[in-house]
Amino acid sequence: MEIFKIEGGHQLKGSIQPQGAKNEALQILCAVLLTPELVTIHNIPDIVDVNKLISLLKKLGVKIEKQSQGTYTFQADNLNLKYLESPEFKEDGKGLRGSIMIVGPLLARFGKGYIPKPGGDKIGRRRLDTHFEGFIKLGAKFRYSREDHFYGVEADKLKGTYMLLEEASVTGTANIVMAAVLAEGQTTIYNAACEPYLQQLCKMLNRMGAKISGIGSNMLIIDGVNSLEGTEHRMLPDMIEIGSWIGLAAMTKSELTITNVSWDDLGVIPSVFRKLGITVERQGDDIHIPAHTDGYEIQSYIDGSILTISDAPWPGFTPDLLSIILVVATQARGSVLVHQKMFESRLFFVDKLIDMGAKIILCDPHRATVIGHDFKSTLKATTMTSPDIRAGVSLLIAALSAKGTSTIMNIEQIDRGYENIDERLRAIGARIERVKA
Ligand SMILES: CC(=O)N[C@H]1[C@@H](OP(=O)(O)OP(=O)(O)OC[C@H]2O[C@@H](n3ccc(=O)[nH]c3=O)[C@H](O)[C@@H]2O)O[C@H](CO)[C@@H](O)[C@@H]1O
Ligand SMILES: C=C(OP(=O)(O)O)C(=O)O
Repeated sequence: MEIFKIEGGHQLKGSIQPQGAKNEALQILCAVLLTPELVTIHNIPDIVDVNKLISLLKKLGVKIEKQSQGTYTFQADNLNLKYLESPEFKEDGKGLRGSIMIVGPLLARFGKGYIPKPGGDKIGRRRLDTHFEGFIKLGAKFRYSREDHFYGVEADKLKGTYMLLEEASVTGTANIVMAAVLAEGQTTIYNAACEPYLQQLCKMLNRMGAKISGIGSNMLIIDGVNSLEGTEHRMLPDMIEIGSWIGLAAMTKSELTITNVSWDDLGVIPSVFRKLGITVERQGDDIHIPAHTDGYEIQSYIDGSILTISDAPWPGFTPDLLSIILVVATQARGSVLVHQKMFESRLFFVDKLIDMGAKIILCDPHRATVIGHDFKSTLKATTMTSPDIRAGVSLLIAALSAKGTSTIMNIEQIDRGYENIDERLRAIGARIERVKA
């Protein structure tokens, strides 16, 4: 087991380049299963979840070659579908949330797709109904074994249809789109998720010969085609990492430049941080955060009432950044209510921040009120365990701002989604060491 030792209380300085997007990579890697031709992908982040999915694809028979850092070629021309029925697959498939998205492409191209209940963060119930209801609508037969939590869909042929999704599920929409591109006739997906990573997936599929319109909206119209070709694709920078670095800069009063952020794909992220009083400057395609020497002040609503920051499906604020908002608010001037609407177990990590001296009231599993210290009192260093990926990074940010040396256990959670985080943070002056426990 590895742990992070962090000596907090030091200002950072410099620039940091965000990695390729984790959640985009998980969709795009599954899409290589849709064609027997060569697919080249650039800017793939070197993180645990992505590497697990690459290893799963390899076992499935995809030929994979690393061309350079972040660039790989994939060719799914001779798959070993027997692997899907092996005990090994039942273990591998559980390892991450993103593995669920192999089901749509496999169903569309080979008439069957299986998956054990996928892993990912333990942040509340994470149902898969939207995925399978979509496949059933396209004509697939569904089976589920309660004993080993194993899902399966099979179909001789998929037929396009109209569907109104019960929820704008991100991985659900990606999965159904990847099935529908090879279905016979037209599929309409209403209440589709439309975040930039889904837009990227749809654009890539169109370059492969798919016919998807409505990209970026919540209604996708897909005219099925018989086969898809190879293509080349480049991943966007990871917007959750970008938000994490904005929070890190403010909380450690550091001047930081986050480079090549693809501003136009950040949606409301910069303005939500601005509501906490953080100066987020646009410099070309970079974000510049000046040192907040005098702290930052949370805005209130026009009528003077206390600000609420909550999540919503895109173009609303992503739930994956609420844990970062929460930790950054602990040192702001003023108060804010953080309302995590999507996930019901994602706020429990506030106990650790309270131990460190933060003023937070957990109102219920979805809502926490934060009363900022305005740096009049710093957080105290402590030993903590990282319960999920974003709470893990929030605790890391807290530790970097705290006085003294903190220890973070269970850092595999952080490595799941942040590439080489200790080395990259050391490069901007952080005192963080990875040590074997
Ligand atoms: C691998 C991957 O891409 N993971 C992301 C993906 O997960 P994932 O695709 O698993 O998340 P979903 O979009 O399916 O749903 C997330 C949760 O929110 C609920 N829900 C969803 C939509 C909605 O309109 N209302 C609602 O309450 C769902 O019931 C579920 O409990 O999207 C989530 C929501 O942005 C992100 O947190 C995850 O990082
Ligand atoms: C919840 C997340 O990831 P996953 O869906 O892979 O668990 C996340 O990236 O914040």
